[in-house]
Amino acid sequence: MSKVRIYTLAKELGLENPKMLEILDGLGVSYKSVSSTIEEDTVELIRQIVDEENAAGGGTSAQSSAPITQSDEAAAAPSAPASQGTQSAAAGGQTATQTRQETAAASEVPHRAPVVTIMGHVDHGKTSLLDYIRKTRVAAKEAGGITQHVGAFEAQTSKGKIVFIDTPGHEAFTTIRARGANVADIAIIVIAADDSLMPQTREAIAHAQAAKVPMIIAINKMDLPQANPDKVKTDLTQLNLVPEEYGGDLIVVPVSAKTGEGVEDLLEYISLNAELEDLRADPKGKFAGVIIEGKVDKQAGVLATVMVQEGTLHVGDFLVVGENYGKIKAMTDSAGARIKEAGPSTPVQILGFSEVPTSGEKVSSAKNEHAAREVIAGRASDRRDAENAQVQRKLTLEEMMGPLSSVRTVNLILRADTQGSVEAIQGILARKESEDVKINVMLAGIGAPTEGDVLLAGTAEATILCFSVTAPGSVTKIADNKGVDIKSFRIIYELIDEVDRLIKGNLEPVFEEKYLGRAEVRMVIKHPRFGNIAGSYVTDGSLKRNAKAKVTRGKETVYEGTLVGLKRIKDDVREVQSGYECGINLDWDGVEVGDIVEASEMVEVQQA
Ligand SMILES: Nc1nc2c(ncn2[C@@H]2O[C@H](COP(=O)(O)OP(=O)(O)OP(=O)(O)O)[C@@H](O)[C@H]2O)c(=O)[nH]1
Repeated sequence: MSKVRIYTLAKELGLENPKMLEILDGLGVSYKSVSSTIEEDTVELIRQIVDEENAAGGGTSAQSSAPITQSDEAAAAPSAPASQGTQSAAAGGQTATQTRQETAAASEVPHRAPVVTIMGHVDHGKTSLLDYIRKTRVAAKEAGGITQHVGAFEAQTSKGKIVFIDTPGHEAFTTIRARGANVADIAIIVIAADDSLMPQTREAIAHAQAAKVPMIIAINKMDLPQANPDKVKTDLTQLNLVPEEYGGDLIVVPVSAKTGEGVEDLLEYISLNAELEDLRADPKGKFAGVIIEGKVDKQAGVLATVMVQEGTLHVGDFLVVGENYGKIKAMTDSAGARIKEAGPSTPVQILGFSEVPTSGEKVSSAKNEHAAREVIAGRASDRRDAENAQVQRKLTLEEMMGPLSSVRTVNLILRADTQGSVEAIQGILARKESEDVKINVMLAGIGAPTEGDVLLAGTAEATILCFSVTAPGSVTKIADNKGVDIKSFRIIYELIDEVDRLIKGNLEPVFEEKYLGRAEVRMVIKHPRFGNIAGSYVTDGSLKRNAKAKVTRGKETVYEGTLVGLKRIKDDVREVQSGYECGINLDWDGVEVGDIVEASEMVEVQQA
């Protein structure tokens, strides 16, 4: 018996998807999304119902009723599932129909177009796919004609508008997220059919998961003879991502950016997903947007691409970004046409800022210049307060340990030299989980950590643990700037010890100075290679090589450093006990007879 997808049947019967879901709810049929399949006997039953209603003039079919308008559509649209998107449309205990009706009553806010980002491994075809969609779906406006790169574009499809973020790769995605903004509603993960899952594919998936953005997999390069989509699907299941045809939630669409095969299906799936997400924004509401891109154009000056998320922008509006503001002098849409206003889910290029804004910065509007200045003054003062508070404030126990009662999650990014090491470490980590602590390995990859890892770690408050690999200097620098910890180990159990520390409470190890012993300098020996050696007598405790050393002369401390060498007679030794003579090398020539050398070491304080 063959199964049929819900949306295919809806299309065939001329029904809108929400109407079809209503019928299914009425029949008590469970489904995950409009792309779920239903049994043939259910299909027959639905056909009969629709025929009967049509015969009775009931108008179930869209063919026999007036075309559905935007607000009707809003009224009948499915409820928003928890941000995972492709999950069940029925919410806790209620039927989807009930939820939809309530949503409709509560919300007059119109739908908005989905914003989509494309991520994937290098050379898997992100740019080609975007180019194909742009070429076939973007109607070049009269003015300008040639579309220019503004960081996003709007594609027209039979199901309405879809906005694509035009900077492929997860850098763009994470830079935006790193500033606390989430601009994408759906992530397309492109995987080449001849190459399957590669390191950056896993990274891209981890980024989408961390952002809780629903994913659609596009298996690209299907035109190639060596294309092996089944391998891609099987490999995905190893990441716990189960394609729909294997009984899971994951939508997988085979495409070719070269021939265009499957691209229509991909666009359709995006629209279906958007419909399930029930994306809405009020064009009459308060304006909110995000910077997609900022640059300086030699002729025009500072240009910023802003994604309108709520409300409407007008030429002449005052905008505030961070601690800067600007007045919109001119606005163009992504096809290069001059526009006077722009509503939700519209990427617009704006002329009017004096400083180049950074991707991911949030944009708000102000009534006039005075109000804009006030907002900025308020922000500057908040920032200064926060900076001061950071210096003065002591962390509370809860801030250090996380909420005391609930389950704590330790987010980790794991990098190792070989797949074997990655698996070995993951195996050990899995056994460390307990009822109170969940270990979330967001990304486990082979090779040195990348800038992308740091951005992901920054937004997810993860620690990057490296085994037998080290971060390049450029990556360490970014990590320092962002306050992300990268820790490298050559011994697995040291790495595991670190995880134990993180489990205990994400606390930095605390060291305290422990007194070891002291010695009196009785003679100073000039050594041809090591400089002055302090011939001494240990009067208390012991001295250890590499210990911290403090030299006092009377009440005054004359030197602080390290006890770099320790000799008994002529032999180098690690430690000399009280009651013995020894030679101390402090790598300092100022030592004098009568000085007291005090040794101490830093020991880690065990924290409860
Ligand atoms: N045969 C075939 N080749 C493709 C397809 N899509 C992309 N390619 C080729 O694959 C190569 C890489 O494509 P890009 O679109 O540059 O890949 P990308 O993922 O954007 O790569 P980066 O920007 O370097 O990360 C190019 O030579 C494309 O022509 C496809 O569907 N079929």
